[in-house]
Amino acid sequence: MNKNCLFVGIAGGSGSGKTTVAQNLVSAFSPSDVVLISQDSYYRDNPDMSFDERSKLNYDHPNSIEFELLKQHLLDLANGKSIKKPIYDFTNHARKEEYEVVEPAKVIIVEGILVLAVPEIRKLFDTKIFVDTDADEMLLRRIERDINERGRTFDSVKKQYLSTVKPMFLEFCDPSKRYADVIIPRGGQNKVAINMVIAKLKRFLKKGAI
Ligand SMILES: Nc1ncnc2c1ncn2[C@@H]1O[C@H](COP(=O)(O)OP(=O)(O)O)[C@@H](O)[C@H]1O
Ligand SMILES: O=c1ccn([C@@H]2O[C@H](COP(=O)(O)O)[C@@H](O)[C@H]2O)c(=O)[nH]1
Repeated sequence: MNKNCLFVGIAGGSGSGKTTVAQNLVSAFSPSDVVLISQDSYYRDNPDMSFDERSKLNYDHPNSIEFELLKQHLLDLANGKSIKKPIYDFTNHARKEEYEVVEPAKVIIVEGILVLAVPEIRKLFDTKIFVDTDADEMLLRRIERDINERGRTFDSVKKQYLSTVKPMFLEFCDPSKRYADVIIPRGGQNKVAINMVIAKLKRFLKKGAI
């Protein structure tokens, strides 16, 4: 693999602030230098199921993600090739027909609940970050976001949290914290930690060394 690019993995529970941290990093750079890939784009599609059946699936287990395709896309980007990234619709639990073309860049940030839990993906990263936010705050953020942005009811969020989100977090996501190089407490508002990572990425872009 061409190692002229730097892979940064950002894991953490749902609602921990991974996307916010990743967006803060991206916004400090020119779009041609840094790209952001979300594990969420790679949820498996289940077109043969009804909406009701899809709503009941476990979306927090590693099997729910097409990690083979994510890995292939990361390798393609590292080899200077553009990718056709899937677009996922959380309100329908389904992949959209359209895709987004993503061009290669020197820094590739990958965020998702399981990116440090899956060895095949974890081993690609040069820098591994875990966003560590208290469970009650993650849950409050998730309730608000899922109702406002993902078409859920309070009851559906509560049911899903107790049946899959919490147990899978404890089994897969939280233990992956041990692989992190950097742990960012609280998430998106932690400017000190975010600025330290930005400084590291700027050094890489300037000198080409990690
Ligand atoms: N520090 C924070 N304080 C309050 N709300 C936050 C904070 N960080 C993120 N959020 C909100 O919480 C929700 C989840 O944040 P997000 O960054 O998408 O988390 P994740 O990607 O880990 O699920 C979003 O609606 C976001 O605006
Ligand atoms: O169809 C789906 C797919 C995923 N989810 C939930 O999304 C979160 C992961 O997204 P974050 O942005 O990291 O919060 C995961 O916990 C799944 O439970 C879903 O509800 N429906």
